[in-house]
Amino acid sequence: MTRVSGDPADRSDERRVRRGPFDEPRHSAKVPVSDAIASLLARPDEIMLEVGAGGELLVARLRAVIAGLLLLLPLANMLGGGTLRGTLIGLAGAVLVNVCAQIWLPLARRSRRYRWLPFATSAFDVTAASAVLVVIAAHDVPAALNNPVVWCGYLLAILLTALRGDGRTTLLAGALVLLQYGALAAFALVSTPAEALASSEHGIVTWATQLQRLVLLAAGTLITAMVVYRMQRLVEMSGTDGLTRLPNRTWLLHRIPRLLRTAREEGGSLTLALINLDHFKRVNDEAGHNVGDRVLRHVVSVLRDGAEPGEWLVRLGGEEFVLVMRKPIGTSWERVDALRRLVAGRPFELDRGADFMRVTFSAGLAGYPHEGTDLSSLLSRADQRLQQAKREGRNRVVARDC
Ligand SMILES: Nc1nc2c(ncn2[C@@H]2O[C@H](COP(=O)(O)OP(=O)(O)OP(=O)(O)O)[C@@H](O)[C@H]2O)c(=O)[nH]1
Repeated sequence: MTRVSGDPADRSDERRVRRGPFDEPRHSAKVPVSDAIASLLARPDEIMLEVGAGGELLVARLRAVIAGLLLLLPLANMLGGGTLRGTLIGLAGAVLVNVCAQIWLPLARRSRRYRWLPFATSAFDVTAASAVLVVIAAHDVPAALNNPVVWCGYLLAILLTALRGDGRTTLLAGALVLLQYGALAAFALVSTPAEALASSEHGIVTWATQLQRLVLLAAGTLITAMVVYRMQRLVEMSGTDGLTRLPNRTWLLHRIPRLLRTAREEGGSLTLALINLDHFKRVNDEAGHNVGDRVLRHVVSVLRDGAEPGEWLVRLGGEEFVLVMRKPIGTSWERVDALRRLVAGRPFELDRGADFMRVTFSAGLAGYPHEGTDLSSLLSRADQRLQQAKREGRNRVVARDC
């Protein structure tokens, strides 16, 4: 790393932000509502999808347990003096819910494979509650519409979507609840004679009480959506480097298996470049740690400018980065070498109008699948080549063993 005289064309790029493949994640504590809505409607990031897949399995197990418990309800109805017809209808419903719960369970074990699964199961949970309500309403409208248990079933269906960590499933479940319950309540209120809307046991069904229930269900949806949003932000932070706002090692560990799997299934190429700044210790020693931090942000900013779609830059730690490219190793070498020239050609401005500091990096490349089939073997091969680049004088990219 050397200091060079000031070049007016080479202004510091630290603050330049470009929307592209190395984009900064949203991190601010103050987030506009439009951003929160956009985030809830977007596909969650890789780590969140993994968390959501675990959540889907948890929901499937919970559903199987709850469905098992539902089998006790017809029994309780019979012991409590209920009619045989009512008991049999309840039993048929409980068996149906159990069968469905058993179908969802094995699918949930491979939920990353079925992208539609969280939406289908969320819709199923809501619709199952509505089906129970319809069956009860066919005999006793107040027992259905003033029933706290089934109404809580709706709330539970909405709350369970939080475990999936995907705002889209929460909004879908909330919208379905409002539609299904709203339609059922409106239909019952319009088509049922006034005397059948009152019951000594369950009270009177009115437009006002039903509207209150709908408002509470909408509030439950909003609160759950906010929980999901906060969860997504926390997970995003855990996968992001605080200094450069780049994805970090945790992000890479979660993302790389999927990238490798896609490359294997589609027969595509994938190359991993291990990038290490040259003589970075000297920057810290000579100009201080704060300047070192600014240099790191400057390099990342330049790399962001040079980024292309299908490339992911990750800060592995210290002054070491990984660039993952969906390209064969030869093309990747050209890309990384172009980035090397870009970084070397844009010196870091120490102080406005003062000296410029030339920053360079060395890199070693490894290609999937010929030189490694997992992150660790690819990183180890790339590191051998990085060390070779350092030995050969730095400021170079090595893609072959000498
Ligand atoms: N300012 C700053 N320095 C860091 C950070 N992380 C690691 N470092 C420093 O990076 C330096 C890395 O030094 P070395 O591993 O000796 O490597 P180098 O000086 O770049 O030498 P070569 O890699 O052989 O070219 C150390 O001084 C670390 O303290 C950081 O987040 N900020």
